[in-house]
Amino acid sequence: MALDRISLQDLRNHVSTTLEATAQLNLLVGANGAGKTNVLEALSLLAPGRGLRRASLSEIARADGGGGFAVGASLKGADETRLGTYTQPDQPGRRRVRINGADASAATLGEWLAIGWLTPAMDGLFVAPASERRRYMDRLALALDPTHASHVSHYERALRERNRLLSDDRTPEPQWLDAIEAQLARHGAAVAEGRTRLVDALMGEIVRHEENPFPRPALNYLAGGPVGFDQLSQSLHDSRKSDRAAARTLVGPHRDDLEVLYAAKGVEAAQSSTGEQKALLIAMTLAHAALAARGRPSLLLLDEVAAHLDPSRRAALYTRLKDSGAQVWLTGTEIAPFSEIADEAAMWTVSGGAVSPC
Ligand SMILES: Nc1ncnc2c1ncn2[C@@H]1O[C@H](COP(=O)(O)OP(=O)(O)OP(=O)(O)O)[C@@H](O)[C@H]1O
Repeated sequence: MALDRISLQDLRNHVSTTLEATAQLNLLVGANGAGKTNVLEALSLLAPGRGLRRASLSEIARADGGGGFAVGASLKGADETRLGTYTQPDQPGRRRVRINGADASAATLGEWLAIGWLTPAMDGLFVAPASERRRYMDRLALALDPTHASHVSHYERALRERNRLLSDDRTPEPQWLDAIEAQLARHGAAVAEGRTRLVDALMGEIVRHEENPFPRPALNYLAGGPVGFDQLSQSLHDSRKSDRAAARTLVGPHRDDLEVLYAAKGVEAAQSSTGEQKALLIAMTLAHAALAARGRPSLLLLDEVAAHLDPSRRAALYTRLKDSGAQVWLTGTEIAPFSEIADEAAMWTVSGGAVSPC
């Protein structure tokens, strides 16, 4: 199953763009600022969440447009399913979703498609604050299990509420704290379990592949507190006094991290060279794409990845992409790095927010 008949309306610099006759490998080629990443961002909005730039909806709407934008695509398989997401000018901050013409929630999109991506903005993932890696884990976990996103948002809501009570001048009612901590423990345990399952599954996939040309990362889920429901519940209860002194919750999955090591060298990914870090990230992205494609139709969006690889790594990347089972979208500023796959890929040139097949 793959996406086809993709349309973008008033999205960033695209007024009205259509991409048809897609293939497993799809190439978007054009100069800097042409609108290639904008197409990937549009595709990323066919999953729950904020898309690959984490932009607000009003940023995504075309600056000189009417205030709303739309993305639609057909998911082709035995039957054709039409997926779409859009905003309307009178409510530019509200994302709407339609599936086969009927209103649906954004979370429902995750049941149809799993979407992964790698963009230059992720290059600093290993040296970034832990919050970035938590978000990264959650995005990947969501592609494997669509219910993960709802546990994350319920957990975050309950955490804000508990922190508000803890920082209040008045002593919080114990019953209120009991109720909020029950929510935190329930969703927190599910978040921790989802992240643990993700890391285990990624490692299972990573070790199936050779060390070369993409080095094997060793991933460790670092829990920010007790992980099971009972243990987390107890720990939250026991830490009320110290959390009140700190005016925030000090244990729980909002303190998790993902440790990434360059396994063969035994060093932290953060200590590796820029090129090594990119290669580790690619290895993680490919492992995730293979896992995601086993569950449901899967899309992999790779922004500016091929041009930075030497020819042998590029050839290995293309082989892995072809085997991944995902529909792949690659961007680049020139055709040359794609010459090996040009025959089998669908290709478009992008210029000034307009797209034409080539
Ligand atoms: N809301 C918006 N409305 C109109 N144009 C926008 C909007 N947001 C961004 N743009 C424009 O989109 C263009 C960038 O598009 P995009 O990031 O897709 O380029 P690209 O082809 O991926 O370039 P590069 O190769 O440099 O990464 C910029 O010219 C930017 O000004």
